[in-house]
Amino acid sequence: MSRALRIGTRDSELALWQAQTVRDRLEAAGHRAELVPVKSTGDLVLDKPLYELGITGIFTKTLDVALLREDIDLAVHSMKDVPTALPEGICQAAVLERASARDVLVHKGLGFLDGPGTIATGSLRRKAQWLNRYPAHQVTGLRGNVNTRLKLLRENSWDGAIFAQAGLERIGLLPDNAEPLDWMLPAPAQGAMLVVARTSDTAAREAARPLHHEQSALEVAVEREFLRTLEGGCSAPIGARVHAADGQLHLEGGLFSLDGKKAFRVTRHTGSLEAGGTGDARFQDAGEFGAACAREILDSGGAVLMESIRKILAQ
Ligand SMILES: NCc1[nH]cc(CCC(=O)O)c1CC(=O)O
Repeated sequence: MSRALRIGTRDSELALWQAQTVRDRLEAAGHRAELVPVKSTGDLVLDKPLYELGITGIFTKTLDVALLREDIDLAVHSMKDVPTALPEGICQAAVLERASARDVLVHKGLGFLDGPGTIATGSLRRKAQWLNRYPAHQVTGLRGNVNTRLKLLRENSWDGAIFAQAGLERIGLLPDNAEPLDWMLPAPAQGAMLVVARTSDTAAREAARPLHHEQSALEVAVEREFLRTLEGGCSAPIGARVHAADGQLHLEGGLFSLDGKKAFRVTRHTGSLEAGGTGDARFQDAGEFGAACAREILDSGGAVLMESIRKILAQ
C-alpha cells in the first residue's frame, strides 16, 4: 500500500512502546507506518480513581474518536483497557501474541505478608483479591501510569504495589523485587495488545492481519465474554485467565466483593474442541464457554453481589 498508515497512540511510555512495536512489525512487512500521538482523557484525570469516573473505556475513547474522524488509521491498545463492546464502525484488526498475563507485587521485602501491612493499587480487582487473601492488610489507592506508580511506591511507606508484569517488562522496569502473584486472577485480556481499525478500511485491516495471533485471540475472547456476561458495563472486581492447551480451553474466573470478603470462583475445561472429540457440545463455541462460566457464578449468588456492587459504584 502506498499511503503511510497512521497509528494513533497515547503518550505514556507503555503506550508508545506498544505502538512502536506495531509500527516496526508493519514496516518489516513492507508497509509505511507512522505514529500519531493522541492525548487521552484517561491520562489527564489522575486525581480520581477510574471507577469513580463511572465510565469504562476512558483510555480508549480519544483514540476511537480520532479513528472515526479519520485522523488515524489504526490504534493500539492494552486490550484489558478496551470495553468489551467496540464502538460502531471500529473493529478488531489484530490481537498480538500475548505476553505474561500475571500480576506482580513490587515490594520492599516480604516479611510483612505474615503481619499487618499496606499495599497500594488503584484496581478494584487487585484490591478485592488482596484483601480476600490478606484480610489483616490495608489497601491504599494508587493512580497514574506505570512510571508514576513506581515512583510513588519508592516515596511512600507502603510495603508494596501491584503491577501487570507485561507492562513493567515492556518498558524495561521489571525489578528484581517483583514477586509473581500466580494466585491472583488477572484482568481479562491482561498482557494482550489489540490493534483496531475502521471497519470500512479494508487496506488497514489487511495490513494488520499478519500480526494476529490466533491462540492469544481465542484466549482473550473467552475471557472477555466471561467479563461481558458478568459485568453489564461496570468495573467490578472480576478476574479471568484462559489457557488454550492440549486442544482444549482451561478457564479460571472469579468475582469478588469490593471488600474481598466474598469470592465466587469457577474452574472449567472445555474438553476437546476438535470435531468429533469428547468435549461438551455446549462448549464447541468458545465464546459460549466464557458466557457459561460467568452464568455459573451469576446463578450461584454472583448476580446478587453484582447488583450490590453496581449500587455502591453508582453512589
Ligand atoms: N491499567 C493500566 C494498564 N493497562 C495495561 C497495563 C499493562 C499491560 C497489560 O496488562 O497488557 C497497565 C498497567 C498495569 O496494570 O499495571
